[in-house]
Amino acid sequence: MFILSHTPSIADRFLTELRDTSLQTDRMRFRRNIERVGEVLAYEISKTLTYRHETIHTPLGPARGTLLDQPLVLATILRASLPFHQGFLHLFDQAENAFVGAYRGPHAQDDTFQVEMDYIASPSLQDKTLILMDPMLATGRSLEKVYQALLQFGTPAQVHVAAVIASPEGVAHIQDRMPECRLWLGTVDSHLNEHFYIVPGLGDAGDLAFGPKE
Ligand SMILES: O=P(O)(O)OC[C@H]1O[C@H](OP(=O)(O)OP(=O)(O)O)[C@H](O)[C@@H]1O
Ligand SMILES: O=c1cc[nH]c(=O)[nH]1
Ligand SMILES: [Mg+2]
Repeated sequence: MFILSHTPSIADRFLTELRDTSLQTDRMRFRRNIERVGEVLAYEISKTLTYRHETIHTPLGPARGTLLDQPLVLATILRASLPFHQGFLHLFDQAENAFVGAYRGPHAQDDTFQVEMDYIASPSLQDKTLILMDPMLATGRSLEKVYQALLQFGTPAQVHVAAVIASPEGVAHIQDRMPECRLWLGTVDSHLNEHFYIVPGLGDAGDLAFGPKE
């Protein structure tokens, strides 16, 4: 498991701004900071991928070029993950993409919730490297449900799961239910509250990025 905040860097400022209520009213800044954490995590993941060398030609002669040698699929969970996805696309600009519409439904009386899923579009995942992302890893149920649904498109060779803020409960859930996945996190917070929100977290990432939904 990789945790970005374990090494002090400028990315800590992005995380700080994301949490700060005095800055959260600026939706553009909120989305851009999610995107920036995506860019940094994409770079960290890129260090683990496979590259091939090819001779290319500069105006002054041949040079050794280095190219990504792994087919990538970036998979994202609507809505909150759209800016995170964009950050990954800035680095992995030739990747294929999958989108899944999923959201946490209303709380039942026993205070559980169902993850509703109503849209899925994906290329084949067979033997590819799947990077599944969602900025908030709270209970982990959304990511697990989406991952299980994506497997109908084939068995990936490698799976990376990325999140901006995770809870310890969410991390444990993914490690238990999706042990083949490697986790890439901005940071891990204290706990989940009674509504399954991450504390201190940042609030509702989808609403902060795009406004409230009915
Ligand atoms: O780990 P979990 O407990 O499943 O919670 C995390 C999910 O909750 C948020 O989405 P939400 O349901 O708020 O939808 P939204 O993106 O439309 O706001 C978030 O983006 C994750 O998808
Ligand atoms: O803390 C949380 C949990 C789920 N979804 C969010 O946007 N925030
Ligand atoms: Mg939301």
